Amino acid sequence: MLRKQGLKGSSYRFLFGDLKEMVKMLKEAKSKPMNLNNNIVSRVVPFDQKSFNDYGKVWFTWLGPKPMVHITEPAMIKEVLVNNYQFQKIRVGNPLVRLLVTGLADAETDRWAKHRKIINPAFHVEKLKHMVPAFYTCCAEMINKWKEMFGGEKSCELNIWPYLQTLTSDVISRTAFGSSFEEGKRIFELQREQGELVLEAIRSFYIPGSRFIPTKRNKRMKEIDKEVKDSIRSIISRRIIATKAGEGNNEDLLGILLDSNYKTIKQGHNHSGLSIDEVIEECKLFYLAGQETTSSLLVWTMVLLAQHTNWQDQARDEVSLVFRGETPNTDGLNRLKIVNMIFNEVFRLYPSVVTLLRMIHHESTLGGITLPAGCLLQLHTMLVHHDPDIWGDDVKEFKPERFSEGVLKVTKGHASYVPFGGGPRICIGQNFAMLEAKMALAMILQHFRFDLSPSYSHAPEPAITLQPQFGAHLILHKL
Ligand code: HEM
Repeated sequence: MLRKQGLKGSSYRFLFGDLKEMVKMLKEAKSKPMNLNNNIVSRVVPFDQKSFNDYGKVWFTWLGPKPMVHITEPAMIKEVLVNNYQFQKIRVGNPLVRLLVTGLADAETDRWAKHRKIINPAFHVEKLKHMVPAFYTCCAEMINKWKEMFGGEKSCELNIWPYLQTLTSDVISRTAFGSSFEEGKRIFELQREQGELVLEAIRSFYIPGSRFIPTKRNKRMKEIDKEVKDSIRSIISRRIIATKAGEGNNEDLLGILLDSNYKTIKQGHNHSGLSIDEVIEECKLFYLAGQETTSSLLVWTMVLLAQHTNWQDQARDEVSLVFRGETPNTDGLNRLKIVNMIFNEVFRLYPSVVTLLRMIHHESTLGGITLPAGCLLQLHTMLVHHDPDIWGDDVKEFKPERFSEGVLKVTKGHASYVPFGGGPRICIGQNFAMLEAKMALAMILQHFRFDLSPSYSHAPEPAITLQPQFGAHLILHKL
């Protein structure tokens, strides 16, 4: 039984047991168009400003037998994120989804701590420097493709979304597997196909045990899983042999991970390192966690800069000043202040990950409310980032100047801005992603000016990440 303990104000609404109210709420959430930046979208998305106003800062729904607490209160969000052993990630039960999500993101307590410790060195700022040339190569390839589309004209209309997805996918393949880039690319193409098949399977009518029926889809999913694992295993074996012969390149994610694992095992604790199967799972996770998230950031940045060309000009001026037409380098990228403010504001309006999910295994208190074991928690990043009580009446406007003195100055340490999550499970790849995104934007600004095309239709859709449902059609002008 849930108890309400000492909560003030009307912002806490309990919908427990009130089926009528709950059905009404779900129906409304499904039928209201989303209104962000005053652009009405044509397809329904439940993460809208209206539902925030309607339902207060904390509310409850039932999904099947388990209650779900929806949270948009920064203090409670912080409590959940900081206490990661108490409020745990929801372990993926569905064996189909487990084909995709495993590794660090799906580990808990001691297993998570061990994996995180071994993987951490791969994302150290010092190591990231070595990955910047790979970022550059992939961005240059994309920009050359864009230039080819002009066919002698000065301007060209383009849906940039698929190009940005290919960019971030190539970046992960190169940085994860270095010299085995082409094999890495094939692995990630297979992972993408697997993702589509898993989504398709989840969306179709579920019959228990049906994954064992040898349908065309099930067979393909098995084949992909085997091919991906075999390929990564073969890259790892070759890498281990090369390292023993003193020839290995240990500057890519896989190399650093193997090195860190080897050192941990050498320190001698039983079961202290990762098995080869676990290393394989982490490699698969890099792709899943780092690809769509970064392309989502880049696509919303380009859309917003196409709408707010004064900020596009300011960002381009800064890039010109720092790099003077030369290839962007790590030091310069770290000095881009306006670009950083722009990314922060893009994340506020369109966070790549719109909600974070957690669950509790034992009765727990949160913000003075006692919650039963098995309770699910949904932390609504998108709604917190759009709360006028936190951000002011201009909350829907694109105003990068909010971040002119950094994130901490705006949030004052509250969990009111959490694009990368927070607490011990904060995104391990955030520095990697920001460096990659800065390289991409700096190079795009060096080569093009861009506006929104009249055929652009604004429809942010929360799939796994926040994606432009109808793509992102821009008009590019050569500089
Ligand atoms: C713009 C880009 C990115 C965004 C917005 C983002 C966002 C996030 C968020 C919100 C979480 C926390 C999820 C939760 O608490 O439930 C997370 C975790 C994680 N991210 Fe990222 N991410 C990005 C890029 C990357 C990249 C490039 C990588 C790796 C190559 C990566 C790897 C991971 C991993 C492994 C975790 C799990 C960490 C753990 O549980 O300890 N992410 N990310």
